Amino acid sequence: MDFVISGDSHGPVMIGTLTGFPAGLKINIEKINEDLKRRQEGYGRGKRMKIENDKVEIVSGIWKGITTGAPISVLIENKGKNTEKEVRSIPRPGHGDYSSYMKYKLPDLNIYPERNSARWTVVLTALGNIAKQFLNLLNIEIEGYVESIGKIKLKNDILTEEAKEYIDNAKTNGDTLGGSVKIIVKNINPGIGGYSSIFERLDSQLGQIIMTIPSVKGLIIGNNDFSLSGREYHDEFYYEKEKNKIKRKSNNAGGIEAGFTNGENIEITVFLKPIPTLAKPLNSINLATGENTKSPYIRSDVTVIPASVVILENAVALVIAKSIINQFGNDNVEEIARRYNSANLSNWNDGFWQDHTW
Ligand SMILES: Cc1cc2nc3c(=O)[nH]c(=O)nc-3n(C[C@H](O)[C@H](O)[C@H](O)COP(=O)(O)O)c2cc1C
Ligand SMILES: C=C(O[C@@H]1CC(C(=O)O)=C[C@@H](OP(=O)(O)O)[C@H]1O)C(=O)O
Repeated sequence: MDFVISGDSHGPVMIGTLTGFPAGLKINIEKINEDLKRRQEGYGRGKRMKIENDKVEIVSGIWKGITTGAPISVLIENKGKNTEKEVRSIPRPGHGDYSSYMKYKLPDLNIYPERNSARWTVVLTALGNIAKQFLNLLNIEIEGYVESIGKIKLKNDILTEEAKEYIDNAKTNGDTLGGSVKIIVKNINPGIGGYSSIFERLDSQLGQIIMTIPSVKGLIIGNNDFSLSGREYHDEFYYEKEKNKIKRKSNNAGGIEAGFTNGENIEITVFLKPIPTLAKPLNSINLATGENTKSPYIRSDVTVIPASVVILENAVALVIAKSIINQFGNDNVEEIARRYNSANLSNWNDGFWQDHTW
């Protein structure tokens, strides 16, 4: 399974295609649109999100709403389309204006945000939601929370009044905010991932997709308190006889050991920098004249931490679904579910070990 996303931020449409996705999944379009709405309405977003009305159209790969195994293409309209803009030569610090210009050398900085803009994450969310619906069929659930916004720490997904005020204050001050988000994958079997190629490691794949999201600067899987000793950190095994299950008392590993799931929840903390475009601009340079000047203010979000929860949940779903599909086949969802469920060695000590001598 793989995917490609295209579309310019202010072009007519955003497009994505998912290939190698199994047949037989009944796609609930409303569920995709719910997540597009959550992404659009995240607290702290700017004027562009008031213009858009993100709704997905699936234009290939389904028959009567059910996936057929063919490439699935999705389309989302841009309402904030391009209007004529004056050539821009002053880059915004923190955005991709300058760094992209230094590679592509087209002398108008309006060109680069068309791709650097996080607009394409609307497609990532839509494709990821198809993957999420597939995972739900296997009883795997993915949810996310805001952990922090600027200096405010949150205990769960509820954006407190204090946090909202903090965001409003940043807006009034012409400033922006970053923060961190927690993503949790629940009820996943152990043994998903791989080591045949180093890039099969589930942590490596999660890292790659998460790092593609604009303004993400890092992630940690599991407990980030590395002041703990090995005795304190590692999750000791015990055997729960009544349920015939191997269990752990803690989950500091965050559900992944050696690039495979270990049967505990996958717990990922993702860190995002503050949004680069400030209403009270930073210092910059006019690349056309060499003059020191102020960075331009372009309509912008104040923070995308709440919105990024939705993007990240769905991005993570794509990786987990890909790993499961690679491991258990890519033809039919029911067949994959059967293989996935029977591979779960909850009956690990039913004589299997004794029957296999090497
Ligand atoms: C959902 C979302 C919306 C964003 N909105 C804005 C925005 O309105 N203004 C802005 O300057 N940056 C915004 N960003 C961040 C920039 O796209 C990002 O910082 C820039 O492309 C540079 O990439 P980097 O931060 O990954 O280095 C947004 C990011 C996300 C995930
Ligand atoms: C359009 C989206 O996010 C955009 C991401 C973005 C950026 O610079 O990354 C800049 C803003 O767009 P504009 O420059 O048109 O105001 C955001 O609204 C979206 O998330 O759908």
